[in-house]
Amino acid sequence: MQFSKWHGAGNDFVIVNGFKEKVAGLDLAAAGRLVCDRHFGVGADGLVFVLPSDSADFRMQIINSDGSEAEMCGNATRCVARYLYEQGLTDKTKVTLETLAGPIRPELVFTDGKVSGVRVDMGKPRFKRGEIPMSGPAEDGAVNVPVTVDGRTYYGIGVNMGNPHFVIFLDEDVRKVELPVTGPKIETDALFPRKTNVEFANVLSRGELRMRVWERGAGVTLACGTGTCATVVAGALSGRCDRTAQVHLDGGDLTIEWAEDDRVFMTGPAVEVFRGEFLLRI
Ligand SMILES: N[C@H](CCC[C@H](N)C(=O)O)C(=O)O
Repeated sequence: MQFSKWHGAGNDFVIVNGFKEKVAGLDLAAAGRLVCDRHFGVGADGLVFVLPSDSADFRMQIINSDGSEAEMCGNATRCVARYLYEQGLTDKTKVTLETLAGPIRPELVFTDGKVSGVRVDMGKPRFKRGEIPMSGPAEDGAVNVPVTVDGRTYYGIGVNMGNPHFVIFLDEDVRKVELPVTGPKIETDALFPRKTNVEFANVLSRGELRMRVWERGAGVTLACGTGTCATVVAGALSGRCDRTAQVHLDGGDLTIEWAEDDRVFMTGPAVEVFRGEFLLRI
């Protein structure tokens, strides 16, 4: 199976051209686990298929490294937009991608005639427990919800950006949070019927945050696009930061704008690292 290896701020993906490779009938969960394994496979946070679509320019299917399928992935969206253009699958610099979270619209950003990044219309955030989803009354919001892990209670804000997020703002430096210990316990807490991505954030100023993430189905990643959007939205919602902010992640920076029409825009890098052929035996 031919593939191309990309990353968006260090969140890395194996991208497969579903127009060329035989995807139908493939055990996607098994393929995701094998291809994403950093010893027995290529190594990645996710396996992403680009496929035909009846409702959009292309369909983007995202398989986490644990084999689960995600509704949406922000960093992969930027990589797919650039991949499509540079592989000649489209001559459009702005495309619509069909995802399980609905249509997503990335647009290439050019500087001096070269692609310098990608800006994505990530759609509107959802705050009701029934939409995140979180347990409790479906119409209720989820702000300052307590979750206790190993005797310590964290207070988080639930936000859906196509996928579920639980954003926890801390005063202490989030680089000290033991993500592999705390992350999975919150990810799988009974509060979250479809589990959740977990973000720990510091507010450095009204326009600058730091965030680290434990991703649902992928573990610690160096960046999470939807999680970064959720973090700025949660920060603005709770009065901690402005609606436009730069976010420092372990793998790089993303810029988020929660526009007045409620749509969230994310701008950041997309980098192709290598191409190869995977001998898929499943
Ligand atoms: N693991 C996530 C999907 C990938 C999200 C992240 N990589 C992004 O850039 O948005 C989930 O299961 O919701």
